[in-house]
Amino acid sequence: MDIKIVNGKDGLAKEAANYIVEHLKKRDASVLGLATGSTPVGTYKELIAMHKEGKVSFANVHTFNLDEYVGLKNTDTNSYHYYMKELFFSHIDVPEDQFHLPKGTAEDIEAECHTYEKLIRQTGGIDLQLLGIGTNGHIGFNEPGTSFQSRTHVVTLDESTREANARFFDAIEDVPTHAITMGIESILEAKDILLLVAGKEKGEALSELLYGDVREDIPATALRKHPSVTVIVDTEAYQAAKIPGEENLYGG
Ligand SMILES: O=P(O)(O)OC[C@H]1O[C@](O)(CO)[C@@H](O)[C@@H]1O
Repeated sequence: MDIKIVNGKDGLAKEAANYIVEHLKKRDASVLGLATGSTPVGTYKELIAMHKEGKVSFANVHTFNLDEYVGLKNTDTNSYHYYMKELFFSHIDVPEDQFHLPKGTAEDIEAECHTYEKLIRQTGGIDLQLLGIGTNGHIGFNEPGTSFQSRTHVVTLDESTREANARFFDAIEDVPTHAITMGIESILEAKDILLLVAGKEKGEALSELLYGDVREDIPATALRKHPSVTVIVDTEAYQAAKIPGEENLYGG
């Protein structure tokens, strides 16, 4: 696992965007796995700026997002479809039929999970997967206890996740109880993984990822089984991550 420590949100956004652009430069076409949440927002902004400066094109890129809430229409401002269009896709040159998210309003949600997996395989599999991490160590919406063998599936969201995401909704009751997410095994099939970690509230999850036992209770620890993971972490998160059994060097 390659760890890069950066200063602040801007440092993280620049480092991550450069990493993604370098990756895209090496190929004629690429399949990106994308994430939502607040952490990658700056990275998308930076990629848009680089695109506008002519430094990167997404015309030959296919994208697959990790997850989507069940029950929210694509036009709902809290859906991840809306997030991705508003914050990224509508500002770049990726063709409409080349970006994909699971359909949270599909009539048959189980069938949708299979279809999504199939589409990823047919497109050649994910080359680079961008990830964030939940305070409880979730990746995608794979909550603690999710099997490391899981494929794209429907999950019941943890109360802690609903509370963490309530900031985007009018009230916690509006936060959906379920989501579709790529599974841990689906995520680990990506050739390369880029994980972004920002803020002191992620310190504990980061500590588990770096030093804890690999276990299903902390989904992100599955990443230690992958041969090519890069973690870009801001100093706040890094300083908040305790080494188990040792005093925190930074006094947190
Ligand atoms: O970047 P944030 O907003 O802290 O979210 C962390 C993680 O939580 C999720 O938004 C799901 O709750 C993931 O998609 C994301 O990686």
